[in-house]
Amino acid sequence: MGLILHEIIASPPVRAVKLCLTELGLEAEYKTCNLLAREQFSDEYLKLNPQHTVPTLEDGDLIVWDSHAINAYLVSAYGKNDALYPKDPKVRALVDQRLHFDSGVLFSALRNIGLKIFFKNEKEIPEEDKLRAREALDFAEKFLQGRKFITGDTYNIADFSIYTTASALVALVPGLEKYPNLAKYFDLCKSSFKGISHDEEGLQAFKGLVQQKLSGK
Ligand SMILES: N[C@@H](CCC(=O)N[C@@H](CS)C(=O)NCC(=O)O)C(=O)O
Repeated sequence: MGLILHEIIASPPVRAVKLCLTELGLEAEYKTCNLLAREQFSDEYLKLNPQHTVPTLEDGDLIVWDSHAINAYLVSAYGKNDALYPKDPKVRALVDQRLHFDSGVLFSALRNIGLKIFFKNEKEIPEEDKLRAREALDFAEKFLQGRKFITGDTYNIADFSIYTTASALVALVPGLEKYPNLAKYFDLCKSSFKGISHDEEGLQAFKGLVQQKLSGK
């Protein structure tokens, strides 16, 4: 039985998992869970993932959600080597720190705004939410100082998470100041990731939704 990914194209964590799947040369069956139609609250989906989030991965009898956990699993189970999730404890410590930073700080800032715009139909982003987004991006900007990718000279699953979240956050929050390290990083990710063309479709879909929601159309 093959991999099944429950997803919606515009979701940054879904994009992170798809980048990883492509990098590993893995195929998956994609099942769309339309969040705007609240399909994540269907009995069927809640049985699979009571936390009602996408992405959720099924691999035989394993059901796992959270993009960071999914990507760590995919590399451990299917990677030909550990490049995308290094086993060396000191290198992994840095990758894990960045993954937790994405979960707890960067994506958290994005989700906080996303919930208001996409599900509560708010048209303005509160100043305090913008400040939280700026603080999170400031941290990412600092992590990139003197580094090509988020932990060093090569990319790994932490880059799939940080790139997808940060690119969405910058698209969501208007009027952010320029982040020179992040701008260079975005270009480098775009020219490095194997799955970037599909990823770009996801980012454009996200941008389209943001425009639609903020303009009230
Ligand atoms: N930490 C989770 C976050 C997943 C998440 O919040 N996904 C959003 C879409 S981007 C979602 O499913 N929202 C629907 C909901 O929470 O009901 C991950 O990395 O997978």
